[in-house]
Amino acid sequence: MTRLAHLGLGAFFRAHQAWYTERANALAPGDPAPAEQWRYTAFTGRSPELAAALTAAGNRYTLVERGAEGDESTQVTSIAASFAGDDTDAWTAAFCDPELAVVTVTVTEAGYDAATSPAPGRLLSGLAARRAAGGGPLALVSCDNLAGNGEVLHGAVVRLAEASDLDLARWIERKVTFPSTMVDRITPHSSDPLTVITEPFSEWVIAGDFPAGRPAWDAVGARFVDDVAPFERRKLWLLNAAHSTMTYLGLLRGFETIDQAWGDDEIRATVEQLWNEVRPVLGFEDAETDAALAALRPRFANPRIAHRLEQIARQGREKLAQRQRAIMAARLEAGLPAGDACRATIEAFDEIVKKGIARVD
Ligand SMILES: NC(=O)c1ccc[n+]([C@@H]2O[C@H](COP(=O)([O-])OP(=O)(O)OC[C@H]3O[C@@H](n4cnc5c(N)ncnc54)[C@H](O)[C@@H]3O)[C@@H](O)[C@H]2O)c1
Ligand SMILES: O=P(O)(O)OC[C@@H](O)[C@@H](O)[C@H](O)[C@H](O)CO
Repeated sequence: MTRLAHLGLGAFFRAHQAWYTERANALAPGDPAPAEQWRYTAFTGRSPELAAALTAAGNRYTLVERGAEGDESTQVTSIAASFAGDDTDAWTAAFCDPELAVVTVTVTEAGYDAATSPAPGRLLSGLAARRAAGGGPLALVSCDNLAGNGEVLHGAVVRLAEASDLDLARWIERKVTFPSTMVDRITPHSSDPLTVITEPFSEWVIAGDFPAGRPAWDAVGARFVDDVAPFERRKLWLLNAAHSTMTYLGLLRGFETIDQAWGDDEIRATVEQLWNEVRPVLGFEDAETDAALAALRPRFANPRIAHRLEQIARQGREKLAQRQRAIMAARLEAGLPAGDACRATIEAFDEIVKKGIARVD
């Protein structure tokens, strides 16, 4: 089997974690692949289609890095096997494999609520099987856009274990780590299962232990830090909050993509105002914030990436809680007014819901 597993096989996992792993493997090339290479067993959240299409193609796919000027394509081979999320036998086998060292997770913001999402229960069943098989330690790594995503994942899994099997909960506390991560790479949904379009920019910041080892992600650009919280806040409040502002204001004006919304003078001014509202509560020096914003503007302007507002609009309530509402709370706590751009975004969201302009669930 493989030393890596992933839950939530989708576009982003293939543009990010699988791509970092591909490049880490390339540091130790060879044919046949040397044993030190790391490969994934990947599971979709639910549906079988993507797993079936990838399996039929030998689990190889093309990653297209789409810059404003042109494309660069890579064949990614770091996925060894793909399965539908409800393939219990394959899931149990992956977790019982003594070689398994890391499980990465991208199940969206809503995927951590055990009342509505199968993900926490599925992870718990995998861990239960691993324990029963006498398996060793493991890192469970959330790569979703959530503040404190490692703690959120830890809480979701351990609470569920405590409700059913206290011994299992204790085993998890001893054996399983939950690193936190900040992940960044704008990756629109793709209709072609064997081609993923993404932007050239990519960032991965990780804090936490990997008790059974990990790929050399740090050798290919991932940063390992003691505390990921400031990086998460910077990304969620500058990039993702701006995405929400452009999405809800843009949908009301009939735009379809981020670059169209960014091209609108009024929307761009609201985003710049949002960033002014974020700045005093971000905890970064002005020069660092300026550098982050200078990198962001051309990413939003990229006319070739076609990042659809409809995609970003989904799960809007959960996203606004992490973005505009969190910024407003931080401002109020700092004795500042809540912020007009944050408020305008929430009002636009409410209007979209009222008029049924886009799906936000
Ligand atoms: N796309 C990006 O630009 C990007 C960038 C950074 C982080 N992310 C994070 O990655 C997540 C996935 O993005 P994507 O572009 O791969 O989306 P995607 O729709 O291509 O894939 C999402 C995967 O999550 C599964 N899933 C969805 N809801 C679930 C639930 N409630 N429980 C369990 N599984 C569920 C789906 O079945 C699918 O396998 C985002 O929600 C975000 O948190 C995405
Ligand atoms: O992926 P989501 O659904 O959490 O949010 C939509 C976008 O804001 C997001 O995908 C960004 O493109 C991404 O976070 C950039 O790294």
